[in-house]
Amino acid sequence: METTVSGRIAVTVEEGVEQLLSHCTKEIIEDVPLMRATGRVLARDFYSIFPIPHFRKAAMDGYAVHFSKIASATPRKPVVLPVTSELRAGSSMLHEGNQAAVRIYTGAPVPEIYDTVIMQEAVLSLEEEYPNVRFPHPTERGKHIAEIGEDIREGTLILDEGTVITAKEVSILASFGLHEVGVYRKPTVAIIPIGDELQLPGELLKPNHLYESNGFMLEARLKEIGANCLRYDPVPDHPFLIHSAIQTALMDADVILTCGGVSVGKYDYMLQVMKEISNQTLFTQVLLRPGSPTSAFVVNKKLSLHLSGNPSACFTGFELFVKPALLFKSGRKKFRNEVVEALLADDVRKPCPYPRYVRSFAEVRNSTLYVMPLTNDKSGNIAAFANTNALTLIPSGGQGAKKGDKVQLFQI
Ligand SMILES: Nc1nc2c(c(=O)[nH]1)N[C@H]1C(S)=C(S)[C@@H](COP(=O)(O)OP(=O)(O)OC[C@H]3O[C@@H](n4cnc5c(N)ncnc54)[C@H](O)[C@@H]3O)O[C@H]1N2
Ligand code: MOO
Repeated sequence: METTVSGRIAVTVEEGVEQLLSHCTKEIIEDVPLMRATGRVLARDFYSIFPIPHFRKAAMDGYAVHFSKIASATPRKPVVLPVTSELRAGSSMLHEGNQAAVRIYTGAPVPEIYDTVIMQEAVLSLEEEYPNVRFPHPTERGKHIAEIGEDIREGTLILDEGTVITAKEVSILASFGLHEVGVYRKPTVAIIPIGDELQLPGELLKPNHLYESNGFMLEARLKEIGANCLRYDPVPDHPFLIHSAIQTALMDADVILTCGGVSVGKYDYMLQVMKEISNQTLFTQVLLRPGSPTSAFVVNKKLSLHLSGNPSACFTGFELFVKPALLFKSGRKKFRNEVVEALLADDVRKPCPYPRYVRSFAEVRNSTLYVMPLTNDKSGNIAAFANTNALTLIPSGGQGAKKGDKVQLFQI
């Protein structure tokens, strides 16, 4: 961390992320119905409360036998057994012990006296020979029976706390008959766009104004990562109005997120206001492009994060700082951006004294990950968003980067 000539407190991306994480607390736990838990984060380790399957189960439609009874079977000398009763899924168990074989269907309970299920395709069961069935192959002892606990033993750790619940996890939880599950509460984030020039959709654009887009982008991204969002109408560049919007948001939200008005211009009031409101300044500049004015404060134990107004800087600031902090707060065990290596598919000619994250398109070709830096990637431009699926890190200094260089990226 260093203080720049402008009096701003500068950090690297890594330092900034660690600072935010160290000021984040996980949300409280709430119980929700299983079908409302999709996308939520499991708040407790889940141990199996009984074995699965919890009874011996047929895995095929066929015949349950004791292997010793058919071990000698050959196609020339099949074993013939009478079959007079059947077991189907959900059946109550037969009285055990007296029948050599029983007709059985997938999912049915298998009585203890049988150790093997022969698929119906492997026998000859002719109407005229009823109730006799011919077994021409011995097959294998134990075949086609799912034993108790074969899938999951009782008391096994199946799902870790911090796992995001998707259809796969729902399958496991539902199999244990759970109708409610403990998840972390979703954090609520207030989004406050700042700027005299910003207008809402549906409004007639005044001269030299533009439609507010960052707030909508941030709201969409918050929904994608599983946070609640309170998006405010744009607040004009006026310290009193900004102050009052943040005070209101602090009553309603767990995290404050603003965009715009955070740079060094005369009408950029964010830092001035936050110095009045906050208890602690974390950083007010990041050694990074785009998004160098990204700033963070703590107010009454809540994080207040301030992103640049330029759309690309706003997006990059969200991905690098806000997302990991919110994922951590939401209880997720995987909260950091997962960096992978790729080959640069074109030159990036722009030299930069700071690490630069460029919007880019990554794809696998011939088993190798390539990443194409998108052209026209100025911080204020939006066209590149149409094709972006990754942010690629171009290291600081030098002449940018060359086609074929190994670079790091994370997917978005
Ligand atoms: N003399 C200097 N000027 C600037 C510097 C600097 O170091 N010295 N930094 C530049 C950099 S880098 C950035 S990034 C911007 C950031 O400025 P702000 O974060 O204060 O953002 P604004 O000035 O309010 O807006 C920038 C740009 O983005 C448009 N904008 C703002 N909010 C929205 C929104 N919600 N939706 C769509 N577009 C938005 C705004 O109209 C501006 O065009 O400062 C540089 N200046
Ligand atoms: O840091 Mo600014 O974000 O270049 O656009």
